[in-house]
Amino acid sequence: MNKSTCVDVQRLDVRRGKSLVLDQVDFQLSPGRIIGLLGPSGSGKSTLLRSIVGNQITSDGAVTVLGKPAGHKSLRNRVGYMTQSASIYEDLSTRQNIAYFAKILRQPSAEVDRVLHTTDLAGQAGHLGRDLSGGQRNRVSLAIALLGSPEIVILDEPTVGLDPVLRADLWKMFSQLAATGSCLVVSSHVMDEAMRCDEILLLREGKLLGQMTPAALMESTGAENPEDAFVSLIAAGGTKQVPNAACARAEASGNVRRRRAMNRTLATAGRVLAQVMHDPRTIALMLLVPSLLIGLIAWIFTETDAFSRIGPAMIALFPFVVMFLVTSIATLRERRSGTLERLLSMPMAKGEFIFGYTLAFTLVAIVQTVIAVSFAIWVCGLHIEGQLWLLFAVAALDALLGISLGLMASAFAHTEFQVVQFMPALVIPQFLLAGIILPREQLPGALQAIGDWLPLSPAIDALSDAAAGTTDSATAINMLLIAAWIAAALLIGSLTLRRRTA
Ligand SMILES: Nc1ncnc2c1ncn2[C@@H]1O[C@H](COP(=O)(O)OP(=O)(O)OP(=O)(O)O)[C@@H](O)[C@H]1O
Repeated sequence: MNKSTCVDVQRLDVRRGKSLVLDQVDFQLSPGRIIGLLGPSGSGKSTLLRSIVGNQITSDGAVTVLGKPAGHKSLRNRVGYMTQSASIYEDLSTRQNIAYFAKILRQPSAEVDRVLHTTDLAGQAGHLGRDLSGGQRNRVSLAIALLGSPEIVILDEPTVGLDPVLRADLWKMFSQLAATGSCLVVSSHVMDEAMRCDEILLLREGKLLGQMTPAALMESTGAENPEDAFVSLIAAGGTKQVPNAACARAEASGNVRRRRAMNRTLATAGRVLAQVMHDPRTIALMLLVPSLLIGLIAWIFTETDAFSRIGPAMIALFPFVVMFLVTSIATLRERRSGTLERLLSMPMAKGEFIFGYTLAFTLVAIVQTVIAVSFAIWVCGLHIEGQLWLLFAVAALDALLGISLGLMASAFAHTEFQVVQFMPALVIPQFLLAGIILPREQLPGALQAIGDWLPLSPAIDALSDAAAGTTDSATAINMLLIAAWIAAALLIGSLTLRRRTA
């Protein structure tokens, strides 16, 4: 790769499903320039941009960015990426969205103010994502991509839905960024925008038709306006010309890396909690529903002493189910909204993401556990012989089990609807076989064996022991089993996060 090349794409093939979406695409880009990526809808522009960011599984060829393979760890804070759909959190304000990504990129709060101003969003800083217009959401997404003035800025249709004045302002800002040495690759459908670029890449049906300056495009087609030039070049099948200019930055190590990882994990936990705080219904679901259900069960069994037997199992079941549902839907939403793709193109490890989520929901689960257990004991009259602190500890561990299984389950669902479908498949067998309606020893042999290996079984056993004051080495083993299920689920959840998609 030439020293003055910052993006080098060599004979790139990308297959998506059965189609060859990029076919032997070959070009080099220089720093300090704005590159317009043009082509009809479906020609492969987004796929090419994702290949440069390193989020796209490629079939053949090579993409080298700033001297490293695309997607390399060291590139994650050197490449800014704005996806085609606005990848922002709907339940966070504009400022909270930008500030969260700024923390991941270790940018100061002054940088948050700078990009808010640049994208003309200062007036909407306090508005929630879901209350913004389409164009404003795109601008929040653009503001995030501009954080830290990255050396390579990949923008997938950044000016869609913007008025002409703001569009002109943004192009001025793109030029200023390019003047500092950044290389901007901007896909667009708007031809007069293409004329503001230093170079144009023209794609059609996955093939690169040409790389040229806007002036060369006009000259080679003899067209009177850019729109006609584009149509005429597409019709002619293209020609290839080339133009060109240098880049660098350093890495960190040891304790510094660990501290940064901790900061990103805490920033993620803080962000998830901020999202929860904007959603009173979710707070009510998580904190109150388990207690209400425990109260209902106690009421049903008022005339018998059955509640004293199944009460601990209910403390295991309801918080587990609620935490499973909320966590799986929250993480699935993250996967589907594009924010996960954006985060994983930044210096964010998969484990940091998973632990950030786990930490936030664990804090919620602890509050939920305290409410549910207190309600069961002091309102519903659940009689406790054992130590209270142990009961709280096992109940919290059980809620954490629901969280970790929810994180894992979200990897195997494509929609919220599918997550909800997991519920009966996952919860009803546990309700039937984990010793809630009948002690497991009284189940037929094969069912007992299955019941013994369900994740909820050790939680129910340990909670029953803690409530009855009959804790022994079996209780400790059950707590270890819960911890093992949690670790396995978090590991699987983390392994299923993919930086690259097909
Ligand atoms: N997951 C997928 N499986 C199979 N084919 C896909 C998948 N995603 C996209 N494609 C196909 O890949 C081709 C290129 O898509 P891409 O999104 O890169 O085009 P584009 O030029 O960005 O389009 P637009 O301008 O409409 O956004 C399209 O023909 C599309 O149908």
